[in-house]
Amino acid sequence: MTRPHIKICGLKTEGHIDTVLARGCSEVGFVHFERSPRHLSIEDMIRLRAHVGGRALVTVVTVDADDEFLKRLATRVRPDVIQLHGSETAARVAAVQALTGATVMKAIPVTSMADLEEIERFRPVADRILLDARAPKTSNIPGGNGVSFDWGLLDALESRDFTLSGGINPDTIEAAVRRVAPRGLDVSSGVEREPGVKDDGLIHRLFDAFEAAVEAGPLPLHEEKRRFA
Ligand SMILES: O=C(O)c1ccccc1NCC(=O)[C@H](O)[C@H](O)COP(=O)(O)O
Repeated sequence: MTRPHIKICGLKTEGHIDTVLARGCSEVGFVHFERSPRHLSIEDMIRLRAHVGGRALVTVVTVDADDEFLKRLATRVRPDVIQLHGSETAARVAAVQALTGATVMKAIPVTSMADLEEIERFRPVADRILLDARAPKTSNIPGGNGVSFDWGLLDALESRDFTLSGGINPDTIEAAVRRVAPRGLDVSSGVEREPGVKDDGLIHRLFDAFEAAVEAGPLPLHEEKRRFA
């Protein structure tokens, strides 16, 4: 089993950035979406990006952003990765890549097998694919909702070349690592004490559970069925 890399998303403070990096996080995510409790301005992101200082990849999450904003983001914040978390088409993904020169990660909301067909649509144009739970109808933000989808659906995929997100927390990360075994894991509200407020204790619990799961290795099939059916 390859050790998945971890992205902690929705970080807003230097202190929490230092905590996750000290625990081996290799990608930090900043959210630019005004309705989100994790929203950061361009100025905030410039400051925090400087604080990261090359210790991890910096990803900025956007939702159906326009060209003018994306150009400003690329020149001023210079993120390594731009995450497209709206209803961007494959053509739009290619256009964002050409416009910004950044690595582009497309988020695909998953509820059913049919949604997994979207992977084939985006794979040729997106540098990375993130599979996330679809936002509940009661939520006004498309991500960071702390809900999972049925990870059993992913058994049908041949490739593990995706980042898994949605509802990963200190209690669910074992199944994410040992049952799904994706290339990357993305966590946001699972390490928050309230929406938009990260918690050092939860961050440590998450990484402790992650290390234990990696150490334990993949689950034998009979055990997998018994524990995570
Ligand atoms: O986190 C947000 O507030 C957010 C707002 C708008 C679009 C996307 C957003 N988050 C995207 C992420 O990459 C989250 O990490 C992902 O949805 C998982 O969230 P969670 O279930 O809370 O771990």
